[in-house]
Amino acid sequence: MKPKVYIASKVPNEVKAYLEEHCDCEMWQGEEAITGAQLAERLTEAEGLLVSGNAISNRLLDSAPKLRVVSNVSVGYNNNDLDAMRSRGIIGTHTPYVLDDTVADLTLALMLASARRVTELHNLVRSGGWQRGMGEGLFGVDVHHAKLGIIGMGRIGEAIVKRAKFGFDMDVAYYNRNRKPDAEERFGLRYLQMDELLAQSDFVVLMTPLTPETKRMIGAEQFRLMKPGAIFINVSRGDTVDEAALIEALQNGTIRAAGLDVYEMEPVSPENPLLKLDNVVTLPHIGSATAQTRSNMAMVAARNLVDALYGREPQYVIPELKA
Ligand SMILES: NC(=O)c1ccc[n+]([C@@H]2O[C@H](COP(=O)([O-])OP(=O)(O)OC[C@H]3O[C@@H](n4cnc5c(N)ncnc54)[C@H](O)[C@@H]3O)[C@@H](O)[C@H]2O)c1
Ligand SMILES: O=C(O)[C@H](O)CO
Repeated sequence: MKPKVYIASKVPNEVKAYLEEHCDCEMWQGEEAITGAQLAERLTEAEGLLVSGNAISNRLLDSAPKLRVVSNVSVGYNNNDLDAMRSRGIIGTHTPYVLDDTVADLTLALMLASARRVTELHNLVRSGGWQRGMGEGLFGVDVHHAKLGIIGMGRIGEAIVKRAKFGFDMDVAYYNRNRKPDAEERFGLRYLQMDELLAQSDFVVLMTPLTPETKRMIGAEQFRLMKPGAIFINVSRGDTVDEAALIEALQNGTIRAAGLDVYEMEPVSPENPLLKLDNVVTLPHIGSATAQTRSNMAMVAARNLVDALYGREPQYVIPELKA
């Protein structure tokens, strides 16, 4: 008998076909993303779950007595209750590497858009505001040859470095909880303590996972340490930043601008002051969202799921859950 699996997000046809070959599948058909309550109702018989973004909480697992594997279609797994999974012997997997270049591309897009005021100027042209030549008031700042500081030098951090160093001749420094001598040598990177990195960088990019240690690691004190002309980019998770402090720093000119893909509350509320500031570029958590990369991620997640259900070691077990 094939193991029963619930597929909680839409997957491409070839991924569905692969899963159906190996598993007895049920799939979420709704247009909107599945809610936690809807997911809980569908897990009573499931041995495997393929999921994108939903919280895997102790409460959800209580309604899934037969669950053996949770396969996340994402690299981040901060929304998985790892203790609850561990205590039930549930295998958890994720999708590293396959999205690195796509997320790095988007990070550069946010850097360029914030520095060259792309969305602000786009809106100005669209609303008929381009009357004569453009005055200095609309000039941006250079990305090329600027100083970039990356907090969290992991897989995606390195992909950002390649673009910044070799495409834009940027001077790149990083802060990480442990030094990366290999990356320092390959890319000519400078390692700085966080306060020093904040004080020296024209662009600060946050690229750590969300953990108890990184929660709100950037707040009022860190924004004060940044240069007044600094541009802050967050593609990690919204909760790594104190959003109220970010809003204040942007409103009172403590920093120049921000480019954001992630927020404390997602979807972000239309009332959030960040959406009303000209010096903020906002995206809806789409770092990895190209058709090709999302399809590749779904296939990696499907293989992780099938391997785990059939007793083989999946390629990408969540590190904290490894035996
Ligand atoms: N916006 C998006 O769509 C999107 C897409 C992909 C990943 N992400 C986020 O980016 C994160 C990073 O992804 P990755 O694949 O590069 O992960 P990774 O594990 O390869 O790299 C993370 C790095 O952060 C460092 N780090 C961890 N805790 C730290 C701390 N307290 N202080 C300093 N450094 C610390 C780690 O040592 C590691 O080098 C993911 O966990 C996810 O939250 C967001
Ligand atoms: O962690 C990830 O892979 C992205 O944020 C998509 O959820």
